[in-house]
Amino acid sequence: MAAHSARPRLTVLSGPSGVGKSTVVAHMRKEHPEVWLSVSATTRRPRPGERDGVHYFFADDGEFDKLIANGELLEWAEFAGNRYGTPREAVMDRLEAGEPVLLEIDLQGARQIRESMPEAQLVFLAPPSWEELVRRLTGRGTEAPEVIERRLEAARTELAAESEFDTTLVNTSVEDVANELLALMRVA
Ligand SMILES: Nc1ncnc2c1ncn2[C@@H]1O[C@H](COP(=O)(O)OP(=O)(O)OP(=O)(O)O)[C@@H](O)[C@H]1O
Ligand SMILES: Nc1nc2c(ncn2[C@@H]2O[C@H](COP(=O)(O)O)[C@@H](O)[C@H]2O)c(=O)[nH]1
Repeated sequence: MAAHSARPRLTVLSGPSGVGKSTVVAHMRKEHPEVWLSVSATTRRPRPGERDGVHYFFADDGEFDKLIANGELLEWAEFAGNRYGTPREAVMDRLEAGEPVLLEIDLQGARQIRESMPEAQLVFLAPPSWEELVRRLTGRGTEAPEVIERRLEAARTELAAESEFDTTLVNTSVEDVANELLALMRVA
């Protein structure tokens, strides 16, 4: 991790599906739009309201294969039946400009970033309880029951890997966690 006094250049936010990563990041960026969040590529179908190039770059399998083959992804992973990856160039451009960069990615991606960019700061977002995680994921209403099952199965693995991260934040209050994340990124 970066030295304590320096601003971490790259921050990775991970945690089980439904814990509230996107909610926390959206809250944080409302107050601090200068925080740059990488837009991932994915083979997942858009949810209602999701826009290409804003929430994700939506790709079919062939397009995603090409991104991998051309080395255009900094990391990528298969998660609950879909592939997700971080476009390399945009992240590198921001880092070269000295701007803080935030990635919101799964455990497999966080592990790849740990390998390739050991100076990155890895933050784990944890739920207040397993029951609350299930409630949030189910209550979001965006996934079919079998997809929720796959995501909860992945969540058990992700929760067991918490100790691999530099810091854990428990998402009880969105506002508190957003402020804690800003402080970790040394933006606020
Ligand atoms: N602190 C909180 N208290 C109560 N509900 C919350 C809190 N944070 C997020 N939620 C709710 O939990 C649900 C899941 O949140 P969100 O979509 O942000 O999770 P996520 O971690 O980004 O999920 P995924 O990894 O699947 O994209 C949403 O309905 C959101 O409104
Ligand atoms: N390894 C990566 N994981 C990513 C990336 N972008 C998002 N994600 C993670 O996927 C799951 C599911 O996301 P959802 O939008 O379908 O709910 C979640 O944990 C995301 O953080 C990425 O580029 N690489």
